[in-house]
Amino acid sequence: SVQENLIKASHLINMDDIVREGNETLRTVADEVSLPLSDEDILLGEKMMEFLRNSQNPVMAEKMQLRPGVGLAANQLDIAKKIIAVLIPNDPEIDENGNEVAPKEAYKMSEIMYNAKIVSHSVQDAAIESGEGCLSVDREVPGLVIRHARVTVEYYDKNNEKHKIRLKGFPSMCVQHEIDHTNGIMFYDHINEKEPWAVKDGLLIIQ
Ligand SMILES: O=CN(O)C[C@@H](CC1CCCC1)C(=O)N1NCCC[C@H]1C(=O)Nc1ccccn1
Ligand code: NI
Repeated sequence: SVQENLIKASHLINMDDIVREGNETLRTVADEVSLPLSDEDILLGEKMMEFLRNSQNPVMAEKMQLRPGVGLAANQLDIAKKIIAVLIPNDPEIDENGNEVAPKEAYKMSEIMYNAKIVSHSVQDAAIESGEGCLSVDREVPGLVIRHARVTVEYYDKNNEKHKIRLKGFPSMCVQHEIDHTNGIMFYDHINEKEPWAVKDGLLIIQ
């Protein structure tokens, strides 16, 4: 099966494993994974996180020709399961001489989430100032991707522990992008076709 091949110890997920627009799994509502998690679902989550790490490592990204990613959903691997991985780097700090130094914490968010769902959200909407892209979309789709500014998300981690977290800012946008994938929704479904860059009153713009 697709999953068996992806979780082989020797396999590193690469761009060839990521399905593109037109593949019906991108428009499929994925199944919840059964608990307690199977070994193969735990391994798949770990491989997805490994892909994100490699994609953010200049040496590995160049060697493997990876597009940098901060999130990945199993639907993008042609697997209709509610498994997502999120790896959001912290920005480097600037020292007194204006030099970039590594941040104390490398990542703002690093999580493999099983059966993630939004259980509540703000009335206020938000959008990333520059719009969004997607590793499964080989074209630019300009416009503000209108999302909830803040969300409360319930999910299970790889140890079968249940979590309920509140997110805002870029992490909120990222997790919504990934949960959307598990529900067959693409980022451009949230762009206003007539006025892609229209800023409605109250919209929070995220840099
Ligand atoms: O479903 C998951 N995907 O499709 C990968 C996407 C997920 C993000 C899109 C917007 C929110 C989540 C992804 O990571 N990208 N989209 C295409 C190429 C660039 C890359 C990206 O935004 N990188 C990035 C952003 C900020 C800081 C560092 N790197
Ligand atoms: Ni995507």
